[in-house]
Amino acid sequence: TPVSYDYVIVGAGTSGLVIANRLSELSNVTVAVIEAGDSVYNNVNVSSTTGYGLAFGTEIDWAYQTTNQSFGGDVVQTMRAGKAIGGTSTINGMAYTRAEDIQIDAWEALGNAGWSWEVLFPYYKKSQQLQVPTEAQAAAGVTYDAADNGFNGPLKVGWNPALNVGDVHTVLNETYAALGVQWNEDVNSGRMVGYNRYPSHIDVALNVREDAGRAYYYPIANRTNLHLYPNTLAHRMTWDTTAQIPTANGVVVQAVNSTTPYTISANKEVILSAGALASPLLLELSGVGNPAILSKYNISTVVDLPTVGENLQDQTNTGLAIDTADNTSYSGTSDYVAYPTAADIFGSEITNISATVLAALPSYAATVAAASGNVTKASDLLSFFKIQHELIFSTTHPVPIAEVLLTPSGTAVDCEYWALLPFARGNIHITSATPGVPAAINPNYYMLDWDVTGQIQVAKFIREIFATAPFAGLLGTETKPGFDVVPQNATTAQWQAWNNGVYRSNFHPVATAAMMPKEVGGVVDTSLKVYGTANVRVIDASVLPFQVCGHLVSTLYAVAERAADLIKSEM
Ligand SMILES: Cc1cc2nc3c(=O)[nH]c(=O)nc-3n(C[C@H](O)[C@H](O)[C@H](O)COP(=O)(O)OP(=O)(O)OC[C@H]3O[C@@H](n4cnc5c(N)ncnc54)[C@H](O)[C@@H]3O)c2cc1C
Repeated sequence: TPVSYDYVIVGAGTSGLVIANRLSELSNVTVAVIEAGDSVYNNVNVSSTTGYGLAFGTEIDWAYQTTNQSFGGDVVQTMRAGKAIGGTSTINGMAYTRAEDIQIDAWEALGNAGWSWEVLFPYYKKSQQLQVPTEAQAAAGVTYDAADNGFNGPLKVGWNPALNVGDVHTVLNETYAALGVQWNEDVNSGRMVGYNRYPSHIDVALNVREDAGRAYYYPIANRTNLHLYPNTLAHRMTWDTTAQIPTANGVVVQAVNSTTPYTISANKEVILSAGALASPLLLELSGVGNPAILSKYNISTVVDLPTVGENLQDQTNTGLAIDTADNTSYSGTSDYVAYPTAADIFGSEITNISATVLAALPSYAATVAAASGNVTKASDLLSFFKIQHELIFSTTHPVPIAEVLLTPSGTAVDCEYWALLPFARGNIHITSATPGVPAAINPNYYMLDWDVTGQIQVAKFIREIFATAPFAGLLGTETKPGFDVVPQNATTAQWQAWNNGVYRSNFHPVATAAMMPKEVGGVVDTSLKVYGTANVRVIDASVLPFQVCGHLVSTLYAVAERAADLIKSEM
């Protein structure tokens, strides 16, 4: 029997389930959600609140592979993403940190009217239900500002019951202050710089991960106007051939246990929420993209939009480790985060570095444009890069430039870190007209000097943290990389050689269907509608035009909440 709904959403992930929930609040609207994965409600690799990584490599991890990273050590990297009801929020690190206010304002400066911090801030709060810290956690340094948090939204946010409540926090706080990184009362206020004990997306009472399924889907799963198709792969959109402007009227899908594709019809809109590494591919498989790529696979062009899949921005993640002094052992989750500025980590070199990077921007733009076959324009990239340079090097209000996570665990302290704002941009494209065939994903890690310098300078800064009192008193010998591998006075080349062998994707891909004016290479407009189509939207990490300094889900929930209101306002 033919099936049809008003709105067909592809991807029951972080963003898609927000849209499904908010649209199906209207009882006269019918909604379908197509999801390749299954329910993970009872999967302990998901629900465990101390089990980060348990789901990696299992059937709920897409484990996408990049192309060979020729600037980044000639290696292939794995880009993880969740394949389940709840999407990547079911396998991620659960960190809940937002963005710097001025970097959301930069979306508006780019030409996206109506997308500013002031507009998005209420949507962060709308999605959030803060569970306040326990007395013991408050005594161990956890703070928050009630004015910056939501208390009535679907998404439970709070501090892990296993949080380390010992005195490491006090020691770290003094150490960071000695390095100029001050305590930040609430990292989610739009001002991220400083040291903080960040919250997670977690159901504190049940002590389970609060993923998008638990927050936005299971509580309303019995709505009769909402139908979720699990274990079902979306292949492509279908088009109304009688319409003047390309109008999607359905999605071809196939259940995993079947060999027969069928079509789920859309009366009003198709919404792609398959993630930054899947939504652009669905556009291409449906004939929306670069004709030069589509024709290679005999896909007829429905909308000529060459920047589909371009502008891919990710970060890279590296780790240092050091033994504790006297084999002292630590337990519990840590959630000690520092967001230093460029001035914090470059010290007296800051003015030189700022000038050097500024002077290099035209060549960065030319390099990135050339790597896309000039589909993205060097002049447009240069204007984006100037905005990014100003965010990083502003002398009055800089954004943070790195995330530093210290985790005392057993008799070691692990320290994961990543530079937040590389300039490199890559792309993702189909390699076949057959749905499900792996794509060519190229983030171009370490393509530009700044991307290398930034990552290495954070490592040097972490060595300073290790060497600064009072934290230094808790520590023994550095084991990763260790001074035998990377000496104290190592050159950039020595650091880079080590880094190339140990780095990974930071799993924060964005911008592959960026919200920007069409003239500068945007794929969606400010209502997240795909240019040249009447009724196709992309609502997921693909649309963020710039990387943000926080982890992604809080911002994605906020963007999806606002997008749902925009769709409703057009009904
Ligand atoms: C290991 C890891 C750790 C992370 N840690 C954090 C963290 O601590 N905090 C944080 O905020 N962010 C973190 N992130 C990032 C964050 O989780 C993601 O950016 C975010 O969840 C992406 O949301 P989305 O809506 O764009 O897509 P997703 O949540 O990935 O949803 C996409 C959905 O679409 C489905 N899908 C894809 N293709 C198809 C198809 N063809 N047919 C049908 N369904 C399809 C997928 O199965 C998936 O369910 C992490 C990411 C990873 C991978």
